[in-house]
Parts: sequence; C-alpha cells; structure tokens
Amino acid sequence: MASYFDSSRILWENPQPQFTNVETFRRMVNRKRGLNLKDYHEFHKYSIENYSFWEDAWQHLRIIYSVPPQNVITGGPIPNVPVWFPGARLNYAENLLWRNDDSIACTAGGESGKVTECTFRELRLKVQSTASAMRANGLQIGDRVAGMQSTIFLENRYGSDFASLPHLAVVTNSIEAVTLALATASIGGIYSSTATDMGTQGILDRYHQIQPKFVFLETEVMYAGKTVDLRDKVSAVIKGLHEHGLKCAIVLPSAITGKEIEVGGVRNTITLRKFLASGTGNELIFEQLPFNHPLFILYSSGTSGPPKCIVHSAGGVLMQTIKDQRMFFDMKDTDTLFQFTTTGWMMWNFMVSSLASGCRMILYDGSPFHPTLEAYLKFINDAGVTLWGTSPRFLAEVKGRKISPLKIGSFEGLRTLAVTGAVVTPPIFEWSQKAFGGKFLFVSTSGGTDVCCAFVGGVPSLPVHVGEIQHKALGMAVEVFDEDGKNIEHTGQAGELVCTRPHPSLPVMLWGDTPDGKKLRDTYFNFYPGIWRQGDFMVVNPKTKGIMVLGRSDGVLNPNGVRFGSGEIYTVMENFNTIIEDCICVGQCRPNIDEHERVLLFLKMRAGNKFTTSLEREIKSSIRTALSARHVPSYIFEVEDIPVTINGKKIEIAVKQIVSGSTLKPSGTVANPESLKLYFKYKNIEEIVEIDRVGVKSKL
Ligand SMILES: CC(=O)CC(=O)O
Repeated sequence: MASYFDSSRILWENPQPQFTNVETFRRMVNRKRGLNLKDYHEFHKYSIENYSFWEDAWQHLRIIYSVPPQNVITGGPIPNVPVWFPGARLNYAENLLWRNDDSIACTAGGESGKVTECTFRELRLKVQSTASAMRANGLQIGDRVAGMQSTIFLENRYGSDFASLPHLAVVTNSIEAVTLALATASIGGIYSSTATDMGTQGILDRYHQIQPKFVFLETEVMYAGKTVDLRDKVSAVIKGLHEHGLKCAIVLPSAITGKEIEVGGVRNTITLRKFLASGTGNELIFEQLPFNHPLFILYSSGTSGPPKCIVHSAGGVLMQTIKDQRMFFDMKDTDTLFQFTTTGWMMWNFMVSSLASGCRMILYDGSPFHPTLEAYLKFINDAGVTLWGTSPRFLAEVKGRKISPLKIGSFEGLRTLAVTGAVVTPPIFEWSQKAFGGKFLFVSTSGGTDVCCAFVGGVPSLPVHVGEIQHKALGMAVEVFDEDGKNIEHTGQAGELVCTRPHPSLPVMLWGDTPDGKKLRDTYFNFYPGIWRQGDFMVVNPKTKGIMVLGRSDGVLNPNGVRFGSGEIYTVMENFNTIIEDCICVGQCRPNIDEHERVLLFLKMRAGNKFTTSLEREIKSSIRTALSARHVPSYIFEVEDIPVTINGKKIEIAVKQIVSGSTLKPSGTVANPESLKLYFKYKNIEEIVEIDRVGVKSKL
C-alpha cells in the first residue's frame, strides 16, 4: 500500500522564524523556567507534560483578570473534566474590549457591496447599551431557569437566576451579532447562536433543549442575490419556544434595508429598538466570574441523532482561541482577519476572540458566489486581509472553476491562509500556495465544536510540507490510537485521534446532563476509558511529525480488512475537479446481507460534463495507482447532489446509514435534505448494478 506521506515536499518556509509569536513564547518559557527548549518539538513536549505550561500561557497571552488563580488545575464534579484556574476572576468580554480606541474593530460586508465599520470605542458603546437593556429586562423578569442548575453556576452574583440565562440569536454574521455575544458575556450570560439558514426544526431541536428566556431573531436577509423573508420562520420559532418558557423575543430590523419589520401574531415580541430603549444607560460592568463559568453553547452536528448542546467556559474559550490564533496564524494587533463563517459554526465563536488581540475582524454575510466568486475574492484583496480563514471546499471550487486569483488582486498583504472544516488534500495545498502568490503560511487545522479550538494546526516557525498539518497544538496531548487503545503514532499507520490529557476548553457540561456528567463521559470518554476520543481518523508522518486528518472515524472505510479514510479518495478525486463538482465516498455493509463492506463513490458532475465508462475507468485506475487496488471503490455512481451540512461538510455518516439500509430522518442541520432521498435506492444495489450491467443506467 502506498505510504500516506509520499513526498514530504516543503511547500513554504518562513524567512524570519525568530520573529513569530510562537518563538517569542518559547523564549519566554525558557527564561521564566530556566529551561533550554530548543525548538517547537521540545516546546510542545514541555507543554503536554507540565500543567505549568497553562500558567505560562496565561501570562504570555496577557489574560485580563481581577483575581489571580490559586492553582492551575483541580478536580471537579465531572470525572475527567477538571476545574481550571480555581479562584481566578475574569470576564471574557473585558478581555476582548480592552482596546477602547478609534481603530477599526469590525468591518461588515456582504453581497450587496455595502460596507459598515465600527471602531473599538463604538463597539464598546454598543455592548454597553445592549448589556444595559439585557440587565433591565432580565432583572425585571427575574426569571429562574428551571432544571439548569449545575455546579458550574456556583459563585455568581445573581445566584443561578439571571446570569445563567442563555441568550439566543438567529442572526447573520454582523456587528449586531458580535455585540449581542459580548453584551451577554459581560453580564455572565450564556450566548448561543445559529445561522439564519438553519431550518425552523433545526433551530427548535437545539433551543427546545436549552429553553432560552431571550431570543434575538433576524427578520429579513439577503442570500445569493435574493431577499429571504424570515417572518414565517421567526413566528414559528417564537411560538415553539413559548411552549418552552421563552419570555421575550427581540426582532432585529431588516439586515438589507435597516427598516423595522413587523412580525405579527406572536406575543411577547418587541423590536430591537424598543428593547435597547429599555436600557438604563448605566456604565458597562464586566462581571468577574470563575474561569469555568459558561460562555457559549455550541451544538454537535445532529446528523445522526439530536444535536448535543455543548457548554463551553469563558476562560477555556478565551485561552484556547487566542492561543491558536497567535500561535497558528501568528496574529498581531496590526492584522486584519477574515474568517468565512456563519454564526452557526464554531469558527464564528473562534473568530470573535480575535478582538482580544486588538486586530480588525471582517464580518461577511452572504454567498461567496454572489454576485460572482471573482467579486468575493476582490473584496478579500481590497479589504487588505492579512489572515484569511476559509474551507478546503471553497478553495477546491476556485480551482475547479479555473479562476486565477492573481488576475483579480495581488493578495500582497496575505500572511496566513488557514483552512479547516474538512480534509485538505495535497493538491489543494499546492494549488492554493501558488494561486495566491506564494508568500504566506498555509495553515491546515483540525479541532471541533466539542472543544471550540484546534487539536492540530500551524507552526509559523516550521516549514509546511505538502498535505500535512504542521504539528499538534501547544498543550494538546494528541495521540493516534488503534482500536485496542495502543498508541500507533510511530508506525505511520492511521488511527483514532485521541487527547490523553485535559486542557482548558473541554466542555464544562452537556446541557441537560446529570451533575456527574454521564452523557458527556459516555460521548467522549467511554470508547477508551478516561481518554478523550475525538472521532477523527488521523496519521502522523514519523519523519516530519506532520499530520493528516483523513476524515471522521465513524466514516472510516474498511473493505477487505483495510482501514482508510475517505479523505484519501478525495485527494485523488481532486485531480478531476474541473469536471466533477463534488463527491462522497462511503462504506456499505447491510446487516444480514453483506459479509464485507464495499466502498461506494458518488459523483456530482459539473454542468456540461458527463459521467462515462471511460471516466469511471480513469478514476479507478488513478485510485489504484495513487493508493492501492484495495482502495478502489466497488462502484462509482453519478448523483444529482451531495448532502452537506449547513457548514458545508459532507454528511458521510447519513449516506452510509442510508445505503446500508437504515431509515434515517434528515435533521435540521442538512443544508440540502432532499439530496438524501437520492441515496435510498442504493440499499438495493444488486438491482442497480444489474441494470447497469445491461447498460440502461439512464433509467435510474
Ligand atoms: C477547527 C475545526 O476543526 C472546525 C470544525 O470542526 O469544523
């Protein structure tokens, strides 16, 4: 079988590694601790062997606090989930709003071409007035939050009443969304958002579980050039939440015109303007709260069961996100970050933390393909973006459409191009580096909603090798386990991504869980007792220590006893991406029918291209040459659509279940739920292959 790492070719090397944040941090630790950690490899080893590393990180990241911690880590109510920095008092929003000056904090843009800017001073004022209205309303309502008490809410000034109320938002990626999140955080509330393209059921599946008292909703947005009237969805969500204890819904004005829009027929609904007018105008107070105090609720994808409500702590999110931004991307206060995301992906929460580094953040709402992909790239170039976060799927699309970014702009200022969310194939590494001018760090990262940070990512002081994530993140004890829980990292074989030591952004709880966190432990710590299993399939290059994440481990393909990730097939398929728009590769193993798993590859052709037997032969031969005969899919089929989540991730697990005979109800997270129907017929594959053999496939 071909090795995962055929070339280990260097894609890029930093001409001045000594000036990177990560090197400054390493030198600081050496000085402070009297150590001689020579390079990143030694630094990483130190960081996972000594909890004092997190004390160093606290200092280096310049965490703002009012009471220092007594200790770094201590036991908590949930086994395997420690309490970090006991005794410390701090506030997430205060850490993000320290820069109270006239530099631009946020630039908001979108398809219409309209750009709005907001300085740090203005942002702080917005947060002040929103927090004041939230306090006024919360204290008037004086609500209790039934069934949500947990040890993590201890020691908050309001008991477990006001400060633990979740404030929810179905909002666009806008200055208003950032303001709502920070205002909530300033008073110790919990913020949770979804994007406006989430279906009503998807929103209710999440929010029913956490029973919000406030919900903020957009009424009208623009997507792909079309005005989307959200009033029906808004009414349905508010009505649905009223049954679950909602006290007040606040509707935002149109995101297109700024005009107020009436949402009739639902009680306890007010406009944002009226809500803000109810504030007292008091000064902004940043409640000083424990490190583990809850900040955000994020949701698991919900593609194979109800979404889990993952509660993240203020201190954990703060430390981990700014550590990743400063270490991986080399973020400085002179940077402009553009992370393409909606408010429903953890990358939104990740992005917001960049304010703590004092840099400018670009908030883009809308489709990157409207009015044209070229216009979107021009926006990024013209905005002077220095750190750009996007998805491999987006880059594959630019490549597949044969667009030359350098004909659109020079992308001169770009220092870091960061990708996450899916497997990044070696051809995408090489194409991207060249296509955007070559003078930047190409960072591939992998982490997840479950930890609101990354396990593995970039190291600006080290070379980037084609196809490889550079290293494990500082403080993250990532290892590769086989099915029996044996570390197989040194063998260069793929296995489960596990994290063998705790870190500050472990979820503090799953909402609705028992006080001893049974559901949380069953989800993450049961497969390998006491060890975090992320559910990703990864391999480490023994030579470079670079990493490949090959896909989700529940989607691992296992024909004839060979285990491999779908990402390996996608890498080969990248060579066909000018004619094939997208593909999905899954295993099929029907209970009581199939003895072995077979691999099925589904292709969505680009408009104007045909799936022919010669293309099928060519694909099979490429996979055989690049990987091995055992990797060649048993069957390749053309389909009209590939199911993806609203965050653009291929939904392999649902397709695998469908073709293996399960009756699956699409969840609200599927962006194109109709597409799942296209796969049901493949559970009777004999009929299809039979038909195919006699050459009347078109009937299908
Ligand atoms: C950092 C990430 O890995 C993001 C994701 O899970 O989509």
